[in-house]
Amino acid sequence: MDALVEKNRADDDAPARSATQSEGRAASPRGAAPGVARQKSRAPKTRALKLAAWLSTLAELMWLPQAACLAYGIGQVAAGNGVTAIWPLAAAVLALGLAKAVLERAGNRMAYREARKILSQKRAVAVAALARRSPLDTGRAASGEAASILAEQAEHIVPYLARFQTARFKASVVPLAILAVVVPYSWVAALVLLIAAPLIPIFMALIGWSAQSASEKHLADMGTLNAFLLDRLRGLQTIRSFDAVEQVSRRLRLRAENLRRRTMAVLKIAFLTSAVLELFSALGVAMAAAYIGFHLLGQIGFGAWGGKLTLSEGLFILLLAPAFFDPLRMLSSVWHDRAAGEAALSALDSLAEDGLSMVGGATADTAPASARPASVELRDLGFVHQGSKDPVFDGFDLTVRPGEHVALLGPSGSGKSTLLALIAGLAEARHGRIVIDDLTLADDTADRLRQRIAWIGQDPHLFAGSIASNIRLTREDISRDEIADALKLSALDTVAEAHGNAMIGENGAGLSGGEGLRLTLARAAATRGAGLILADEPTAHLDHHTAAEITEALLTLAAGRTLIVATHDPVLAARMDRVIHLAEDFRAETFRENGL
Ligand SMILES: Nc1ncnc2c1ncn2[C@@H]1O[C@H](COP(=O)(O)OP(=O)(O)OP(=O)(O)O)[C@@H](O)[C@H]1O
Repeated sequence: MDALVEKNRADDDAPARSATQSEGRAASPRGAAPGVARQKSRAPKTRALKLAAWLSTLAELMWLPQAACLAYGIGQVAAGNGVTAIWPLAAAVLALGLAKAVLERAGNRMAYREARKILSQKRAVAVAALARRSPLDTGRAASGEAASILAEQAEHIVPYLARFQTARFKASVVPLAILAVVVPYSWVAALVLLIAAPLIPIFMALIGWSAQSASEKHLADMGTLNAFLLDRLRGLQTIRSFDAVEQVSRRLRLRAENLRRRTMAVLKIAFLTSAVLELFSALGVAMAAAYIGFHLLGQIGFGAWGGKLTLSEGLFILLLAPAFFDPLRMLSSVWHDRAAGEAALSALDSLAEDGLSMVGGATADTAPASARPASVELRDLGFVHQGSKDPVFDGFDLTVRPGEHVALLGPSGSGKSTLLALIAGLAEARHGRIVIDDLTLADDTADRLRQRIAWIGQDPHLFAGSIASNIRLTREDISRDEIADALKLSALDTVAEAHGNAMIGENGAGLSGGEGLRLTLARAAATRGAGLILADEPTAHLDHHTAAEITEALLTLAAGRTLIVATHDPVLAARMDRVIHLAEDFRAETFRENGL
């Protein structure tokens, strides 16, 4: 298929949509504004991520023997054993430090690589799902929102998987290991740590709930602001011409202010979490230090299983106390990663959900298509738009012979564009069959059949770039000669020559409306093997002279090919072999065929 239509969709209900998303409700297919409904997603737990968490935890546990060596060494020095006695201990501390660094680095590398791999896979799935979504699907995410989720928000998944998951694992292993080491020396010191520790997860859980919802609201707002901005930038001309710049700026300011408030709310929670954690861990360490100090001074005699701690033992416990809280503090510092990561995962997974799908679209079938004219047969076709009760077609039949040129005429809303979209497989018919060249349109044939189709949409998108790149549309196999032929056929060669290598702007800025249309004709002309041309109102909004030129170019392009054109233009319709009138109530019974 040559090019697909991308219609700008109004985003006026975006604030409502944002609220809906934040509350986790699905946007209804019609009536409600489209958008990404975020549902809770589970973090993937792969073997590599688990191994990475183990490596980082082992690195953290290296502190235990390091602390033992340090405490014992200081005990030796205090006992007057001289510096020579501590050399082996210093070497052990150094070696353990090196092992710790190596393990930490290996764990981090593995975790980040795996997290990026998972992110890439999830992105690929979401992009593939987006590509499968029908252009008729009103529930599709707005372009700006989808771009924001895919490019920006999705990045939050990496720190969530790489840092948060590892930190959580460390926090569940390291404090227990330290506790197990401290208990045999002093049950009081262990008890102090044990009492201080649960306060941290309790407060974190309390804060975490609000962090999660604040983060989801923040990401949802970011997405809708992007969607709003992109939509309004595309429609800047219209906004200017209706003198609505001030109103739109006001709404933009309002949304930006909302986003600022949400960002501040997330930051407030992040700072609050850190402050609470620092407070409790400082209290825990201070209590353990006070006990050890008074115990060594002989002021507190109990707590060491009936004995008395030596200086080395006391120091060992003192060195371990901050390490007991360290994993919990680390967990708190990445706590907001969890909220942002889970929200991003949900958004990405929601983007990957199926909506109204195109037929096929999963494979890139590159088998060369033959250029002979295609036959089209529609049997008992039925279609109802998403969210609508009235069928657009019900029991619709049509046969188009190879090489025949057919016009679809009918009042606005009678289903002309829908019929073309169904033939192109851009949406799946509810019932009936579409047969092109004796091949029934289905998931496994659609991609092959679309190579036989050239699409000239009602609102074709022209990309910023050269005229040639707009014709080529990344189809690198199209040669320069073929582009030159396509330009000639669509009578765009002199314009292209005048432009040289100059770029055309977004949405065809720099070209007139008629030239833009000719460019889309050239795209179709460059589509090798297109035996069927589907054109949706190619002469709409053009003056008589340009419309006549486009009609001629279309007829030249369609020579030796089958053409189905939806139009309100009686002049264009009169040039076709046959005119099909689609009646107002869309039913097959009222459908008439008029031979001209
Ligand atoms: N994506 C969509 N989702 C829901 N309903 C839709 C969608 N697109 C079109 N419709 C509805 O389906 C009916 C047929 O629309 P369609 O665009 O096919 O008509 P048309 O004959 O091409 O109109 P026009 O001549 O104005 O282009 C209309 O009632 C329209 O409101």
